[in-house]
Amino acid sequence: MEFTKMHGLGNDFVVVYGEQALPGNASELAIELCNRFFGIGADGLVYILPSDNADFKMRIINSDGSEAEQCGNAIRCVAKYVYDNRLTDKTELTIETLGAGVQPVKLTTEGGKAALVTVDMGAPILNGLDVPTTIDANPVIGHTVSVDGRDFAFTAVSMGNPHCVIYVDDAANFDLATWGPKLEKHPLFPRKINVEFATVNSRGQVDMRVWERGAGPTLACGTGACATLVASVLNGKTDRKATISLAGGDLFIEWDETSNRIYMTGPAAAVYSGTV
Ligand SMILES: N[C@@H](CCC[C@H](N)C(=O)O)C(=O)O
Repeated sequence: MEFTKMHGLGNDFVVVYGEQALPGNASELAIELCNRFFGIGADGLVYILPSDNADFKMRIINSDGSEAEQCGNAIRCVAKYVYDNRLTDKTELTIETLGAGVQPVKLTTEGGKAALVTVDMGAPILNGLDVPTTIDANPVIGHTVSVDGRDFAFTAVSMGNPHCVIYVDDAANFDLATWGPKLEKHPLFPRKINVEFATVNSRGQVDMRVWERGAGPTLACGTGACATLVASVLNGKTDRKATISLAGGDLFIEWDETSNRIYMTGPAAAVYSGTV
């Protein structure tokens, strides 16, 4: 099986192209290949597949074998893969996702290769039951989730996949390993949840660290950065355009007031290709 190791700000993937459909053992393959000690090592396994209604289709399996509806960093990697490997010559293309529909993507290029990628991530879903949470409110802002005697106020946002954004004093040094897994699996979140811990430094910049559903702590999360911007606007903390600074680098997120759509801009990188 041929693969390319790619990443978006250190959120890394084993990317596979050339299959016609997701293989039946994709979940087992993801667990095996994403293992950092006995496999290639990655946060997820990504398939680039043919699509009936877009230029390409993406499927992403987390390192624990669960499938995610969408992945912001992976979709930028997919765009770079198809452009750099001459599978398309379009710098504006569409990519179908499992849970966030068909997403338009624009590339800037340098030396014939994709550099920055902007993805139209669509409109955020704010209805609590649709995120999903068990809370019947729209939007879910400042609700409390209690774990091990500690209360966290959170804002719930779906970008196709579910997120809960929590404001803390120092996101960069927050104890992700203790609180992340407990929040991810809390009964308030029926499909589990990606957890973002955020510190707002100005109306245009937010530090964020993430505990991802199905993958644990990752260096970056594109959908999580979008959810953080949306939560920060809803909570009156930032403008509609802000830099979200992650452990692996910065993403630039804009929530367009007229269209209600979120635009995410950031890099994607190919590290090496191999056969396993
Ligand atoms: N890293 C991703 C999100 C990947 C999926 C996530 N773990 C989930 O299960 O929803 C991103 O960049 O958006």
